[in-house]
Amino acid sequence: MTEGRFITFEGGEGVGKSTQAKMLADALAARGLPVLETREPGGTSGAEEIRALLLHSQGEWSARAEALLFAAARADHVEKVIAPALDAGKWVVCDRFIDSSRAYQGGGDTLFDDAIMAIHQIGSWGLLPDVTILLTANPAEMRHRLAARDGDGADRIGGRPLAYHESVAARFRTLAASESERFTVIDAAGSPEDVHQRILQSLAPLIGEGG
Ligand SMILES: Nc1ncnc2c1ncn2[C@@H]1O[C@H](COP(=O)(O)OP(=O)(O)OP(=O)(O)O)[C@@H](O)[C@H]1O
Ligand SMILES: Cc1cn([C@H]2C[C@H](O)[C@@H](COP(=O)(O)O)O2)c(=O)[nH]c1=O
Repeated sequence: MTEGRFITFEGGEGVGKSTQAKMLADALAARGLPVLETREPGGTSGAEEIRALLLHSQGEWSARAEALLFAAARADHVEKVIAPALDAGKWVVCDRFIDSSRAYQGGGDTLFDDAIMAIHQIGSWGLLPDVTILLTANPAEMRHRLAARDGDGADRIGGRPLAYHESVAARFRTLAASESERFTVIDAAGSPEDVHQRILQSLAPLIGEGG
């Protein structure tokens, strides 16, 4: 059996995570690797139900309660989908994972990051990706992309003020700097193919293509 690999995409709204996750999954499959492409929140029927609640209901939760809901969705996803796929030797490509909880629900203070990681330990055995690709772009510029994609239909979290999304972007950068052995920071500017080539280049050692 081949050894499974876990690759996650992170970043703010509209930076191209879904586009790039699909392009990477296709590129890995084209190399004959067994690939599972999935997303968070979601990936199981139960987690998709929690996604609908979190993103499309009128509910209001404290940051901690919101973090627990995301963690519950993740626990189901990890136990039923991600861990079995890794055990079976698959390359799991996931659009968002634990670092989204740290960046979005995390208040930026160490204690709360510790709390999110403690919840993750209980819910998902503290599973961390082998590689996390952080796509970076200016949140204000991304609003134009999202307006073209979604019109006025932003979800409950995507529709938060620009200042919130700027602080999320800053938290992602802080996480990437402090865990640089796991994170690869990729500039999301340029065409989807340009960004894809940057990602493939950064993953060349993992894929076994030198680089
Ligand atoms: N490099 C790119 N240049 C221009 N447009 C892009 C690029 N990558 C993706 N897009 C377009 O921008 C929009 C957002 O892309 P995508 O859905 O992949 O982003 P995302 O980060 O997954 O978004 P979200 O945070 O909402 O999940 C889509 O309409 C997509 O077709
Ligand atoms: C996993 C996760 C996600 N979020 C937020 C980030 C986005 O606003 C939505 C997901 O929507 P997308 O179109 O699939 O990117 O949920 C979060 O706040 N915390 C998390 O852990």
